[in-house]
Amino acid sequence: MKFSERLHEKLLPIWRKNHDHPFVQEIGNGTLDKEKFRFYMIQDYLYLIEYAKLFAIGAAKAKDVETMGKFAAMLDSTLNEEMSLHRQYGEKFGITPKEFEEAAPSPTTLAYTHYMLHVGQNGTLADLVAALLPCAWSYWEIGKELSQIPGASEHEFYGEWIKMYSSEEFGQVAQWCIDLLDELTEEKPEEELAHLEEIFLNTTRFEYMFWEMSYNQAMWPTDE
Ligand SMILES: Cc1ncc(CN)c(N)n1
Repeated sequence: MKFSERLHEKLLPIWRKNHDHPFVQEIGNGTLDKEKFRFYMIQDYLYLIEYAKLFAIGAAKAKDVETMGKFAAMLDSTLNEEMSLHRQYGEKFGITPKEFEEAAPSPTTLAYTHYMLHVGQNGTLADLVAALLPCAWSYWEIGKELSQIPGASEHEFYGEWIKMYSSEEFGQVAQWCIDLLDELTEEKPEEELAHLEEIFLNTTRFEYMFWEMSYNQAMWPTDE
C-alpha cells in the first residue's frame, strides 16, 4: 500500500469533519457571512506567506534539480496565482496588499505556520512534505466536492474561491506532493512512517482549527 493510501484511510474521519465544517458548507451553498470570509482572507494571506516559505526550504533540501524546480514553481504559483485570488477579494473588501501583509496574525495562524516552518526547517524533506500535504490535498478535495454542488462555482461571490481550489492546476500541485511523499517513503521503516503520519495528522488538525478560527473570527483573548 502506498503511504498516501495509508494516510488517506487513517485520516478520512478528520477530513470529513473539515468538509462538514459550517465555514466550508456555507461557502458551498453561498450563505457564508462575508465578514467571516473577510477575516479568513486576511488570516489566509498571512498563512500563505509563511506556507510559501516551505517551498523555498523544500527547494534547498531537494536532492535533484527537477525537484528543486518543482518547489520553485510551487513557490511562484502560491505567491502569484493563489494569493492573487486573495488580492482580488481584497479589492472587493477594500483591503490593499500592504494592509493584508501588515495585518495581525491570529493565535491559530501563528501556531499553524510556526509548526509547519519548525518541521520544515528542522526535519527531513519527507517531514516537510508531510507537513504541507494536508494543505494542498484537503483544499483540493474540498474544492472538488463544493464544485459538484449545482451553481456553486458560478456563485457571484464564492464561485471564484471554489474554482481556484477545484482547478486542474491546483490539483496537479496536490498530486505532485502526494507522489513525492510516496516516493520518499518507499521502503522506509515503520518508525519513520509513524513519525510522518503524526506530522500529517497535526497539520490536518490545524486545517480544522483554521476553519473554526475563521468561523468564529477568533483573535487573542482581550485584556478586560
Ligand atoms: C489554511 C490553508 N490551508 C491550505 C490552503 C491551500 N493552499 C490555504 N489557502 N489555507
